[in-house]
Amino acid sequence: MSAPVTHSYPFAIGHGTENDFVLLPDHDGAIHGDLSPQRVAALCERRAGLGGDGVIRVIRTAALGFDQPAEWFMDYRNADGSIAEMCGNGVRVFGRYLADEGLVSTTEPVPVGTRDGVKVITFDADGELTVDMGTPKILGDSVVGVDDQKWPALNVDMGNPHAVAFVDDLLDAGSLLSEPDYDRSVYPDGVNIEFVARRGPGHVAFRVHERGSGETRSCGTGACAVLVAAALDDGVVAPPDEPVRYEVDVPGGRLQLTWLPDGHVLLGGPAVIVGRGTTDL
Ligand SMILES: N[C@@H](CCC[C@H](N)C(=O)O)C(=O)O
Repeated sequence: MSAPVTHSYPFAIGHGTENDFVLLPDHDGAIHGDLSPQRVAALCERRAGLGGDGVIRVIRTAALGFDQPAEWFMDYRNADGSIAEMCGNGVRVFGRYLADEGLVSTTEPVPVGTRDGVKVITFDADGELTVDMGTPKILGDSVVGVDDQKWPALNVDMGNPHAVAFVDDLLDAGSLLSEPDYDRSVYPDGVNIEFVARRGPGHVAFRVHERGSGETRSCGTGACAVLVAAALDDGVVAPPDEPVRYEVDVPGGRLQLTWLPDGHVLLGGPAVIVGRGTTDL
C-alpha cells in the first residue's frame, strides 16, 4: 500500500498588539482548495494547532481574478473559519510580512487588496505601521448585553460590523467567554462588540468580543469604531473639521487613531512577524 501524499506549506506567525494570525504565503493561489473552514479552525486552534485569532492567505490579487489596483490581497479568515470583510490589525501584519519578505518597499505607501476594497499602508519612521481604513458608516443605535446587564451601543460599519458600548469598568463585560447578546435583526451576519471605558481626554480603552474568534487582545477595525463612538460622544461632528486623535488601549497594547476631515480613519500601531515554519495544513 502506498503512503498518503502530504504537501508541506510554509507559514508565518505575526501579531499586531497581540491580535495574532497565521499567515499562509500562497502567491499564485495554489492552496485555495485546501483552505476549508475546518482547516482554518484547526490551524487557529491554540492547543492542537498553530494558534491564532485568524488566518491570512498572502495571495496576488490577480490570482483571485479581482479587479483591484493592488498587487497583494489579504485573504482573511476568522478563527472559526468564517470569512470577514476586513481586519485592521491583520492588514498591518500583512504589510509587515510583505516588507520582511522583500516583496514591497517600506519607503513608499503600499496598497493592499481586501474584501472591503484597497487599503493603503504606510511604514512609519518609528517602526510602526499605519493604515488608511477608509470612511466609517455610522448606522444608529442598538443594545448589547452580558448576563442581565444591557448597554446602548453605536452601530459602526468599518467594512465589517461593530457595536460599541461604553461601560464604567472594562470588567463590567464579564469573562467574554461566550458571545454577548445583540440584536440579530440589526446584525444578521453577526457583529464584533466593543466595551469601552474612558481613560482621559482623547484616551480610551476597550475589550472586544470578535465575531468568529471570541475575545481577542486587540481589534483594529474595532479601534476605528471606538474612535468614532468616543469622538461623537465628545461632541465631534462627522466628519471632523480638523484631525481628531485618540490613543486607544487594548489588552495587547496601544493603537493610535486619527479621524481626518475627509472622513477617513487612520489606524497606527506595532505589527511584527514572530516565527516561521512549515505545515501540512
Ligand atoms: N481582528 C480584526 C477583525 C477581524 C474580523 C472580525 N472578527 C469580523 O468577523 O468582522 C481587526 O483587527 O480588525
